Amino acid sequence: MTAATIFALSSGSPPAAISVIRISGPQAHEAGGQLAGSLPPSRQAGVRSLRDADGLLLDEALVLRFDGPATSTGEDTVELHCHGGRAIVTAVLAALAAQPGLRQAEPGEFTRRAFGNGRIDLTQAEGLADLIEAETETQRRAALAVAEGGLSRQIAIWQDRLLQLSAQAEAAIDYVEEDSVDAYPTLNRECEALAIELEQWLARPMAEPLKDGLLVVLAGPPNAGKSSLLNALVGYERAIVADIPGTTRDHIEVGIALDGIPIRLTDTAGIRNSADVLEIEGVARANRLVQQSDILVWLGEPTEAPAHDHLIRIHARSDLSERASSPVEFIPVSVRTGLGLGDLHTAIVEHARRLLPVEGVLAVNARQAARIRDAAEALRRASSSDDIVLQSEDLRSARAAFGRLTGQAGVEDVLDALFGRFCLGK
Ligand SMILES: Nc1nc2c(ncn2[C@@H]2O[C@H](COP(=O)(O)OP(=O)(O)OP(=O)(O)O)[C@@H](O)[C@H]2O)c(=O)[nH]1
Ligand SMILES: [K+]
Ligand SMILES: [Mg+2]
Repeated sequence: MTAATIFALSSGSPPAAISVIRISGPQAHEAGGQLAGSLPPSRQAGVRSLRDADGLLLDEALVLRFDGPATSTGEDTVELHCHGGRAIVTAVLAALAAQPGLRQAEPGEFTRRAFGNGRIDLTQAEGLADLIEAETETQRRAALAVAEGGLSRQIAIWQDRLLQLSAQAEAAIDYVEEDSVDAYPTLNRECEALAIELEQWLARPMAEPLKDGLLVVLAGPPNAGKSSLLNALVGYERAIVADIPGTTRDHIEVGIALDGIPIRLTDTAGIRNSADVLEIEGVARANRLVQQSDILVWLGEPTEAPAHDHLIRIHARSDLSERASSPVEFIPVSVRTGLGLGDLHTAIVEHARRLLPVEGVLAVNARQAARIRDAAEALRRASSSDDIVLQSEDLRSARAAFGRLTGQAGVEDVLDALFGRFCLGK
């Protein structure tokens, strides 16, 4: 494969203090040299005047050269750290485009080359995509752990164990005779042990709720103070508040971070029987959101709260009325006095922590989980079989599942979807 040499603005859109333009591919050094006159030694920076083909000065830039294959893409690369003006960036990109054999990179193409050249595996590429999209501190830490190869290393350990089991099975086939079925009595047990370990990983909270945010729904009867509470939690007047029951019709979702945890905080229509068509639809939506919610904050009668695994009952507008003691626990809250807002915050965070991956523990995403499940199922079959030929076939399937997990095999379909998530220049 002779790849085209690609280039793109890899930093944010100008104007900015500095703009970084990357060039990667077989002609990267030649192209960078044409622009800069000469390139500094590998992995060193040098100040150069960038000129177009007519010798016109474009910018004074800091130029870095990297020699493949030990680069981020696995190819020769050059980085141009220019002044971040719009016209400068446009002119430098145009001068690169004018060079034969060079073209603008597609979104994610640098990372795709890193994957194609074996610099990173598929899980690391997924981690990178998550890292770039990360908006909260917990998202950043979780994505970084995967991007820097945390999951890859764990998979390598599993692959190694699997390979040994496969080798045992293959060896047993060579010696198999009618009466020596139990030649490798430990094989079944070891297959089961690995299956159990994979199943334990699958039982842990997944990566998605951390990426997408937990759905926290405020629900209860009309005028309970749901919209006021949403506004208090997000810190501005997002929802309309009025002393008229039935004010909120459609639901309102606001993305916030509580202690670094991404939350989709959602206000809903007050739940009651109504003859109004619009209100009926609003209440139906509210009921659906109650069902879908990861955490339900209930503002109605504590004893009348819908059944929910992660339920927080509050007595809103607590400055107006005392609630008689209740057989179930609730938090008195008033947006007027601020009472209980801190306790509510704490309660939401406590529930969220139970729903999210444990800090510092690697979490797998749905795609990765599906492949790990394939491997675990194949290992389960192998563990309960006494036919060494079938066992070795199952172990081969498990290995294939791991191959798809890391992107070593059979993943063309997921590549386009994944690399399409990257921005231009990554
Ligand atoms: N005193 C006091 N009044 C509050 C408090 N919270 C809300 N209110 C008032 O209660 C009324 C209803 O508040 P909303 O936030 O609109 O209630 P809601 O549950 O969203 O109402 P619907 O959308 O109609 O279901 C408004 O007049 C608010 O100003 C509070 O903590 N203390
Ligand atoms: K209201
Ligand atoms: Mg409302």
